Amino acid sequence: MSVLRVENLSKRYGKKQVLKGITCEFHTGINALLGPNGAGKTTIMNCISGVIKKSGGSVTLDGQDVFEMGEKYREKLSFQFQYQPFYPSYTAHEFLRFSALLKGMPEPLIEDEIRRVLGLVNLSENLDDKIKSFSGGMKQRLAIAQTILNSPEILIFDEPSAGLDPFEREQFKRIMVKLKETSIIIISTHIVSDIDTITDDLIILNKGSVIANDSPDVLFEHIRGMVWDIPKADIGLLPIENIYYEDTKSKTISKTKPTPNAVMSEPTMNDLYFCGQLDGGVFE
Ligand SMILES: Nc1ncnc2c1ncn2[C@@H]1O[C@H](COP(=O)(O)OP(=O)(O)OP(=O)(O)O)[C@@H](O)[C@H]1O
Repeated sequence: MSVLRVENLSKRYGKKQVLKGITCEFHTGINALLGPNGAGKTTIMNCISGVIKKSGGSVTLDGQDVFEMGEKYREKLSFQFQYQPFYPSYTAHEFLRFSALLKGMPEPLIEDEIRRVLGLVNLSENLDDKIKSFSGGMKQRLAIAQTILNSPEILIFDEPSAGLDPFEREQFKRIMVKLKETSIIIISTHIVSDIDTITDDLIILNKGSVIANDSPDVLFEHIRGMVWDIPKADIGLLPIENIYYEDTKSKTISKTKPTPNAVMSEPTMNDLYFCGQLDGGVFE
């Protein structure tokens, strides 16, 4: 099992401190970076992959500084950007062939690998179609195919489900589950349902800091006994900002029974996300 370790990572833009000493680990398996807009997810991934320069801290892969590893590290890593650029006049085949050559894949393996990844994202029939004819969801799936081409050891996805319909989201999850045995997969999202059933580890972020980093089961233990379903009759008894919604339920987090008819509830991934956005250190 490999470990990508981030220690005391900081990033500043002028006077603005965007990452405030991030320490966390990404293991072989699925690691979800979960946080609201602006929490710092993209910035962490950009720093890890060397797209932008960190202001401080270190990133190591199995104990080796990744920036000292240079080319060796870059060969192991593949990054799907939030807004993936394409050459619109290329076909899917031409685009993936170009990507495979850039990744340094041996020629005899390229054609089979292109067909394999296109099959995984259900684009086999579009092999020779120009990218400019693709829908947003098809482009997103092509970006996923490009990222997993040549089965890299470290796979980074920045909000990969944007533009995917519910069926394609499920398909994406199935692909991730297949790859997680051999790769460190990092997925950033603010949509809990993208990762709730598949993630091995969570890194919950808020305002440039890590609020929690552990397996969902360990984190559930931290908040067990604090999650409450609030019946309709009691909703008016709580400040509106303390309530969040899951399916048909209204919920709140509280160390004590918050309203007379509140019912204690089993923690879910949604509850973890909400706890990550509260002031007051629920996970400590
Ligand atoms: N080039 C930049 N210059 C100044 N501030 C920046 C720059 N890039 C990002 N930021 C700021 O850094 C913070 C974190 O942004 P980042 O994109 O990492 O968040 P995020 O969690 O990925 O958000 P989202 O879910 O919206 O993609 C935000 O406050 C953002 O405005």
